[in-house]
Amino acid sequence: MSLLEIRDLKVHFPIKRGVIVDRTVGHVRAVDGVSLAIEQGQTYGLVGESGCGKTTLGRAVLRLNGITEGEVWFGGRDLAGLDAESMRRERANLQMVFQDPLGSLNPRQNIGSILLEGLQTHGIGGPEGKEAQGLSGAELRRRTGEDQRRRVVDALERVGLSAKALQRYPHEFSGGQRQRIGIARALVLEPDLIICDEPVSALDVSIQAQVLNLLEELQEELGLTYLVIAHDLAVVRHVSDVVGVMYLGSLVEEATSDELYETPLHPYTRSLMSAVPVPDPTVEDTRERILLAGDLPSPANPPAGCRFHTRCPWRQEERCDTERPELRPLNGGDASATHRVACHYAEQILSGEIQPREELAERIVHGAS
Ligand SMILES: Nc1ncnc2c1ncn2[C@@H]1O[C@H](COP(=O)(O)OP(=O)(O)OP(=O)(O)O)[C@@H](O)[C@H]1O
Repeated sequence: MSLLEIRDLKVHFPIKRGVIVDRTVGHVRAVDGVSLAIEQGQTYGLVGESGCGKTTLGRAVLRLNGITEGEVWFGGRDLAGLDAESMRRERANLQMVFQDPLGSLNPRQNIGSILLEGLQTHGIGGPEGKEAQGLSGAELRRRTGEDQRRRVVDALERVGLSAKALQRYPHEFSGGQRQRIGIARALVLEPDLIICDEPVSALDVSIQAQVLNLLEELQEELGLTYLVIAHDLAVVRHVSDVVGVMYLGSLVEEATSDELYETPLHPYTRSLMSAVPVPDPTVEDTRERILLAGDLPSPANPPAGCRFHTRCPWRQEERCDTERPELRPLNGGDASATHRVACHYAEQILSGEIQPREELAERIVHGAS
């Protein structure tokens, strides 16, 4: 069963202009109709270049952004419909790990108080129910404090740190250790889902693998579910069961990690793949190179038809310029299909309707002109 299911999510930010009175003159369509599901205990990797709406989608799940339209089903409830107080309570189950560990940890708080904060806000820890009855206020506070400290030390140990970190401050740690503290801050609340927004992009390459391995170990031990947001396909491949590729506010392709890396179908996915450096410099790189024409269009004024048509080496005039392709499952729409793509041309090739034209194949190899 899916732990998280997003249905046709839209997040549009108003663009305001005006000297005395603000007028809304348009909208940035940061997320514009995304549907995806994440199974319990799995990792969903969301990739795409900067500005395609990945962070906005993650923040919308936590309701840190307003939701313009759509549903966010989590553990049987639509988060989009919750009032602020119910959402605040739900947030202990949905945590976020941020890209910049230093920027997201208050420099004036020691690690103990940073980790305790969430427990105190959510009133987690200490005796409950019958056990709490009959205890004096002072005893209840003492036992709660003890239990919360135990939870904090437990979370630190899980990420490879110890109680010695409690009295220290964020600047006393290395980047990798600070990201471990960011992960411990999420873990201490025992969430079901953690949204990791660019969890390693601020770290040295040598440290990145350690943090990614830690996330995987924690998933195995605790049965966590992750949404990992990253612009780097190598990072996403390393950790994800399913990968979704986002372009200008929409998903253009989704598949299991193996399927996507072995048979990328959307030209945008293929261009991202062709930009991933080959790890071994002594191995000749014979992959196709897809260089995209033009810049990423503005999400305030996205192109009509297929959002990608202005940069697409496979563009078929008329259809691609006017008709927006849906994200459709392969295998003739078999509901169990795990590979979905939103591309008229890829669909036609797959259905045998058209043969890839040589000239287009040529343009795929050498880049769109
Ligand atoms: N609060 C906001 N108000 C207006 N526009 C916003 C706001 N937040 C994000 N945007 C815009 O929405 C679009 C998507 O931004 P978002 O940060 O979600 O992309 P991203 O793929 O996560 O990129 P990055 O990797 O650079 O964070 C961008 O054009 C951005 O400028």
